Amino acid sequence: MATSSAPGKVYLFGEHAVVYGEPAVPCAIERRATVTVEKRADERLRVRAQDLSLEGFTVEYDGSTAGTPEVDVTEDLVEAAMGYVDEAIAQARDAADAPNAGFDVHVESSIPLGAGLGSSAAVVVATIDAATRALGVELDREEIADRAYQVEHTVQDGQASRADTFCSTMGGAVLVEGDNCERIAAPDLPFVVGYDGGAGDTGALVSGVRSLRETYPFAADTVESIGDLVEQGIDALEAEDTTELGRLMNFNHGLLAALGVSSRSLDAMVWAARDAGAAGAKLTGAGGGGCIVALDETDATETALKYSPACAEAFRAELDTEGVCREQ
Ligand SMILES: Nc1ncnc2c1ncn2[C@@H]1O[C@H](COP(=O)(O)OP(=O)(O)OP(=O)(O)O)[C@@H](O)[C@H]1O
Ligand SMILES: C[C@@](O)(CCO)CC(=O)[O-]
Ligand SMILES: [Mg+2]
Repeated sequence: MATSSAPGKVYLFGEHAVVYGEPAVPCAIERRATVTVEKRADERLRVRAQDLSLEGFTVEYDGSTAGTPEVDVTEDLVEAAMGYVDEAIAQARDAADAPNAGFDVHVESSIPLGAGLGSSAAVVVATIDAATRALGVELDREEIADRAYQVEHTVQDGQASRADTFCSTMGGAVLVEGDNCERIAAPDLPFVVGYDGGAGDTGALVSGVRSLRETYPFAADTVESIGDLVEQGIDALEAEDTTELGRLMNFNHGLLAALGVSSRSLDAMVWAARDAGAAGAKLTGAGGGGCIVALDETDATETALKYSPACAEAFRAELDTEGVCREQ
């Protein structure tokens, strides 16, 4: 049996534009998915995922009947929910050269789903690490990150960057530009997250930006402008200049809104944070609904968000510096 955990993330800068090769800076946060994997004597895969919004369920099936899990919700829902775990297990079987290995998988997570905090990447990274170790193989972090990216790329129909999976594997602040990913030095930033209780459809939002970019020159320019702003953000990060970082986050949110990926509740939370004195605030991740991230050393933003009707949950998020962890 092996247990691994991996963190979620916020984007300080650069989501969406990163899909077109512009630089982005995701930062791992101390909210984790923890996955326990036990090898089975047979070839079946049994997944217990208690924190899914489908009220938690258990699926059990073998590879040959993957389309017919034994559950009482519709197949579509299960497939959508289980795609990441399924593909992560396929990567682990491949890495350990054990194509028929069966597993009991138990997923626990404190990262809200589909909300821009990288829950899918955290689950995938932790599952690959735990499942390979359950088969007696220890992968290095580069391989975990690469295999986790392959999973997101497959499940999201080719629409994924390496950002979430690399960041979840390595921890810390990360600079992603195309296929190049590296950890960068960052001060301990005072992140505050506001969550509207909803979710966005990452695939649909990425497709929306893609078609906007192909149809309207302003949208292509906006994507490039996000890239320029990220370059300035990297300088501000090096200078540990929180005021400038906040200003650039505000610009980044405006540009994301121009690309159509904000929402009424995301905008309302961003303004609640700014009004409370945050250095800056922006949506994080794919948008459409889910989370914003703000910078504030004081408690004012968290308190203001908690009183904002648009916000279901607000919390302080510490920068995670560990990345994937072997718990057992
Ligand atoms: N606790 C969990 N148990 C099992 N699967 C999970 C869990 N958390 C997330 N997932 C998988 O990840 C999917 C959500 O991933 P999605 O990429 O849409 O959002 P996200 O990763 O939370 O946000 P973003 O990619 O915008 O940062 C879920 O539908 C499910 O398949
Ligand atoms: C919208 C996007 O840039 C971030 C989602 O967390 C998509 C991706 O990078 O895969
Ligand atoms: Mg995701």
